[in-house]
Amino acid sequence: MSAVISVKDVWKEYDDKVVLEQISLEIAPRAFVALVGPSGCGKTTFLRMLLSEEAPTRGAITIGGAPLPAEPGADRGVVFQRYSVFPHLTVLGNVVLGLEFKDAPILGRLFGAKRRAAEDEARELLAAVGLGEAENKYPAQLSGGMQQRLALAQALIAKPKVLLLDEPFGALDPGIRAEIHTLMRKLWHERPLTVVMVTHDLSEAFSLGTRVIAFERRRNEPSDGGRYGATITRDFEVWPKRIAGEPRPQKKKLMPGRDDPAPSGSLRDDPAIEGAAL
Ligand SMILES: Nc1ncnc2c1ncn2[C@@H]1O[C@H](COP(=O)(O)OP(=O)(O)OP(=O)(O)O)[C@@H](O)[C@H]1O
Repeated sequence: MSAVISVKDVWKEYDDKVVLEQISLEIAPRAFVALVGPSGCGKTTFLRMLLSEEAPTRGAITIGGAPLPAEPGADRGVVFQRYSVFPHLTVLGNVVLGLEFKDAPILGRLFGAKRRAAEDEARELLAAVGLGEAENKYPAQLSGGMQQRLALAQALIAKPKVLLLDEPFGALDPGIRAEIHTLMRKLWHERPLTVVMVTHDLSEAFSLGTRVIAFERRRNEPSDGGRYGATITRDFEVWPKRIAGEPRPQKKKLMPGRDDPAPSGSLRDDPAIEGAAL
């Protein structure tokens, strides 16, 4: 199956500072890619390139075989750790807005029957994310977990092919985070979505991701003066699980010779992938 997202030898530099170098990556349809790495290694920058908020300095990114559009669009939804939703709009208004951006990009408003249809669709999605009772509330009246449920609904209403998540659950308490993980898994199972999620949490990465990718700098000395960017140093297939009796696939070691600590954290709690090859 051809990749949804194809990244070919991408570099990103700001002035003379190299942030990312030689990033090549093929992401299969329906993959849930978790992107991990030390703070400042360029994870968000990479996500912003997938969103078309930043352009690569060198290299090419294609989506569905075509060059990435120059502007963010309805084909790619995004949720950030905070501030993904509009505080002055109700819960329902925030989700309808996702459709308005898609269907009325110039006016940014839908009217009459189209608006009513958009509201019905938004209500259905709000029910699916557990916010069926909250449509008239404003974001400030919601807990952090509810706000992120709303942000997911807002991102998903336009039926994006690709969902980009930048530490979407990083600010939530552990209990709330576990609940929203369950929701995230459900949303991803039910929709034809390819997900790329940046996270600091390895256990979250291996619990949700079908594939976990690590970015790291090859060299990171102050004296290097920003001449080395981060690149992909680990690429773990978490799922589909290995079929009993088949040889364990080799881990892709992109930087042989380095220390290679096993990742901590549990695998997805889906029994179907118990025993996934790490
Ligand atoms: N617009 C910009 N101009 C100059 N430098 C930038 C710009 N955006 C990001 N950077 C630099 O790129 C580097 C990578 O930043 P980025 O936010 O992508 O890292 P990150 O891995 O997401 O970090 P964190 O995990 O802390 O969120 C940082 O050194 C940052 O200062």
